[in-house]
Amino acid sequence: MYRPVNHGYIEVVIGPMYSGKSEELIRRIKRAEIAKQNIVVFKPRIDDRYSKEDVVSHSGDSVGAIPINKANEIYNYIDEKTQVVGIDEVQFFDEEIINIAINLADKGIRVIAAGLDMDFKGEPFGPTPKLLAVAEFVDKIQAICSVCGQPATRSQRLINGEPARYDDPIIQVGAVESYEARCRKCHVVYRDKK
Ligand SMILES: Nc1ncnc2c1ncn2[C@@H]1O[C@H](COP(=O)(O)OP(=O)(O)OP(=O)(O)O)[C@@H](O)[C@H]1O
Ligand SMILES: Cc1cn([C@H]2C[C@H](O)[C@@H](CO)O2)c(=O)[nH]c1=O
Ligand SMILES: [Zn+2]
Repeated sequence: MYRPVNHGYIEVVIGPMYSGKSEELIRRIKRAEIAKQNIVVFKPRIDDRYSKEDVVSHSGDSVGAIPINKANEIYNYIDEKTQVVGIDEVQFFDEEIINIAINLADKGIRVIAAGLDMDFKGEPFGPTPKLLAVAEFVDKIQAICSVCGQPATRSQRLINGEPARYDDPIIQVGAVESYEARCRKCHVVYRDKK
């Protein structure tokens, strides 16, 4: 992939749960470490599934990360030496994350964001869609459908083993106990009233 040198830009990695977004973010950060770049990685404090202070993939890889509550806190950790900013679980941040990513890229920083493009209903999730629009590079990756084995583009929320309902809250932190990767055909959301 073409990457301009010494210019800021935004890279986004999207896909459903288990598609390898955190693995890909970690891979890019580790390569930037090899290149002796000055790096800071952030994650929303809400996501403490595996660790409070690291980005951890479902397969166990990790890199150190700063947990923050609001997108604006990113500025507290950036200085003129910062070259690479990683952001995991970007869907959980407020809309301000879009302006911040633009601003950092304008300053010459490489911004790498990873997150869910769709929520459990298959609808665009938080700030991710707008971030895609302003990014230079977008990688949409797939998981494996847990029902049929085809490439999975969606995250299936299960409540006591049953598909979640359309009016469920959008934010519910979890992993294998409550989410599966599924393809369009196998993804189910109950839309009828309770
Ligand atoms: N259904 C699945 N399809 C593909 N990989 C899976 C699946 N279930 C578990 N995995 C494991 O998950 C790893 C990817 O985990 P990773 O944490 O990078 O995903 P992610 O897209 O960041 O997920 P999340 O959105 O939940 O943070 C794979 O390498 C594989 O070991
Ligand atoms: C699909 C989906 C995931 N999540 C959470 C589960 C995980 O903690 C995180 C994805 O890695 O997002 C939601 O909060 N809502 C959703 O609709
Ligand atoms: Zn399927």
